[in-house]
Amino acid sequence: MIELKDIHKTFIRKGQSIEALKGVNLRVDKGDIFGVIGYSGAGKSTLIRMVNYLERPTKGRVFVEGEALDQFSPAQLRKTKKKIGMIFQHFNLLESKTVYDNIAIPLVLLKQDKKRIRERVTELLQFIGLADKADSYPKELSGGQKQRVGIARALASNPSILLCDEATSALDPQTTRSILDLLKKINEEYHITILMITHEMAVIQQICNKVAVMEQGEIIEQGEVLEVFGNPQHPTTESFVRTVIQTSVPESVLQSLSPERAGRLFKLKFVGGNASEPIIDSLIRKYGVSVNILFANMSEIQSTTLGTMILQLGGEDRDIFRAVEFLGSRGVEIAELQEFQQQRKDRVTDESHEDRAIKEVTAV
Ligand SMILES: Nc1ncnc2c1ncn2[C@@H]1O[C@H](COP(=O)(O)OP(=O)(O)OP(=O)(O)O)[C@@H](O)[C@H]1O
Repeated sequence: MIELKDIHKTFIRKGQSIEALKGVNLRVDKGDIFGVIGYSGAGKSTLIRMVNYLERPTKGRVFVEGEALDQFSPAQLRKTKKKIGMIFQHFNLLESKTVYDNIAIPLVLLKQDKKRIRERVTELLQFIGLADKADSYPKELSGGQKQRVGIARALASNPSILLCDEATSALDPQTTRSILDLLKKINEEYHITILMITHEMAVIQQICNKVAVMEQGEIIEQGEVLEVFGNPQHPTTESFVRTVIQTSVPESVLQSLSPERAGRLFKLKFVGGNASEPIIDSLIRKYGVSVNILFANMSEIQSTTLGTMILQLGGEDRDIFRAVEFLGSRGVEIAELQEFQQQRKDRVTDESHEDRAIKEVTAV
């Protein structure tokens, strides 16, 4: 439905060229809520503006509903752009016009008759829950209400695609949540495909089914949200995931463990159904290992539970091995925490260096 093929974009500013996009490939399917995340300057805004040709690629092709935008005449391009609505971080409402008139703008530009405009705007005002604000001016509205008006304006001409450029970045967390709920409703009830850019992983977590991570003009990782959150490959993706799901042992817990008595540490990852099974109970009763839960976290992504747990298992190696096998057989991803083992070794090595130094000093 939206396809970007090998998109490059170079800006020239004061004789200097800036490569904002360096060969981006992206495919958004019909019905997706696709999130693009990246730090400031990664190229997200440039990328989203390619889809409605607010920016044109220096190289590469943009396809919307299977058709390449570069083949269109200006009239055909205008027609395709009508299928694409857009909302913005700072809402971009006309301050001198009422809420009603702001929402009506696209319909007036399409030269629709007044009766049709009234019906559509009334319907949209109800959909966004602002029927009583038709005659208000933007300055009389809260940020969340302004974004609702921006959304209604973007939907006025019945688009099949909605582009969201940091649509919740200027809003508080509670308002963000209500706007994201509204976007989800739009996706489900109007079957509108959504492409959104953000720098907040919580936004992706709340409503997206797919995600792409951008860095320095490139997409460094993309896939289903559950897959990317559960198994991030790139360090930048990992750092974004960590902003919403903590998966590492907190330093204070590590500090409190004595290297000699630490037992073996394992990181467990549960997805979906197995998150609610009494697995720990089985470990203790069936395999006779001691279990110390050092850390546990559960998150909900795409209505699926993603759980992470860090366990310290004690007992005979043979029993621990059987317990680990049992966890694997229940669909739990399990890995021994090598970095911790290394940390233990380093600490032990440091101590033996110290011991040796003490011996050497006392021998003098
Ligand atoms: N019109 C322009 N002229 C020159 N350089 C530009 C233009 N638009 C973007 N850039 C440059 O392209 C790079 C990518 O910018 P872009 O705005 O796409 O990133 P971003 O990920 O959206 O960042 P932010 O979240 O800060 O908006 C930056 O180096 C930026 O300075």
